[in-house]
Amino acid sequence: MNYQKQQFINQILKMVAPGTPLREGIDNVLRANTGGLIVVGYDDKVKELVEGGFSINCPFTPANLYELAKMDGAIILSEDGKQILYANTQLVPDTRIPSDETGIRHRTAERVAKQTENLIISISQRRSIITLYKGNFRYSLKDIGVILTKANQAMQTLEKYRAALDKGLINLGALEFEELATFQEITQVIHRIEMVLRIRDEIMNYVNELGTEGRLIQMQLTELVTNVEEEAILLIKDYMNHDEDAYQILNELRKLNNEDLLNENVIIKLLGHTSKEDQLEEVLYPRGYRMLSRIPRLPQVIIKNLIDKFKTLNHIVKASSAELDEVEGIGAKRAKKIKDGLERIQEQLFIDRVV
Ligand SMILES: Nc1ncnc2c1ncn2[C@@H]1O[C@H](COP(=O)(O)OP(=O)(O)OP(=O)(O)O)[C@@H](O)[C@H]1O
Repeated sequence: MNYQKQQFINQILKMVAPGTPLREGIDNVLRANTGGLIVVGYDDKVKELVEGGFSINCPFTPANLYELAKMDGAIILSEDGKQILYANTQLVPDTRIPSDETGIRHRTAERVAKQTENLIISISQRRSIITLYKGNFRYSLKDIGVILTKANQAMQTLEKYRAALDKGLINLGALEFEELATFQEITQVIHRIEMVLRIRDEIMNYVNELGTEGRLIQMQLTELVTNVEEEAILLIKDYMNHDEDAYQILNELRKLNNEDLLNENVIIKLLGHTSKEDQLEEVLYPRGYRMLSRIPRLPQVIIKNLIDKFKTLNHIVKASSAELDEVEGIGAKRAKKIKDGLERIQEQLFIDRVV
């Protein structure tokens, strides 16, 4: 699923997530077993399809929705869902619009959604199901227990991938200091980063659908994935072979299908290198963005000046304090801080490395 579609779904799910007044109202209607048809937003396109009903114009409250759902017909809410505008209305969408739904309520909901692009919520009387429609999008809300189980399973997968990514990052870092990092390790780490991001997005969908029930999962998620995107950008900046924006490359990576993501050659090309035979064995020298960013309080502009002058991390590591001192913004004190910092990072990587 692409990023835009994901955003679109997230927005809809957030609006009806547990903990929101709208969801509370919907759940009340579901329990009361009256069924319901709710249109969110009242613009010209909707106006054309509405017949009869009462103008209500009262603030949205779960109790008001519940009372009004006892009447037949559709309820119309303001775009932000904060006002109930009409109740007991008849919707007359174009019957030529195809619909796979069987019941009249659901068929109407689907057609109105396709015709107006508004969010339509259908609460089934017989089946206890809440279905959301918007344009061609259709989604039945799942039971919270089911989503929680799925979210927890996805979280376990994420933990495994995160652990594998951390291992890969440590290994790559150690190899960078040894001047032995090859395309093999680099593409593997990039692949793992993207996998972590994909599982994160999937869990975000669950979190949005869970609303207040998903707070714990959201906290775990934040803890597991902080800095992954920043790490990805630094890694790309370390190894890309053209002047493109690193964010743009990460964007392209995010769009790859699963098959391409597993293909090292595709990732090598994304980084701007030409892929050739035995490429994976080829050693690459990182510029040093990733390692230098780990030195506390070293400003980005200094990192850039260092890389502009020395080109690669190994040159920076080997430079004497006097040579570092020549770079704009670096004095004797900062030169020492850089040397000590890199030394400490290297030591730690060698300790942490799992051979
Ligand atoms: N065009 C419409 N405009 C407004 N409300 C409608 C429209 N069509 C159906 N409804 C509402 O749906 C109710 C009954 O629909 P019906 O039982 O045929 O639908 P359904 O899709 O099978 O839903 P359910 O699963 O709730 O039974 C009506 O009483 C009415 O309140």
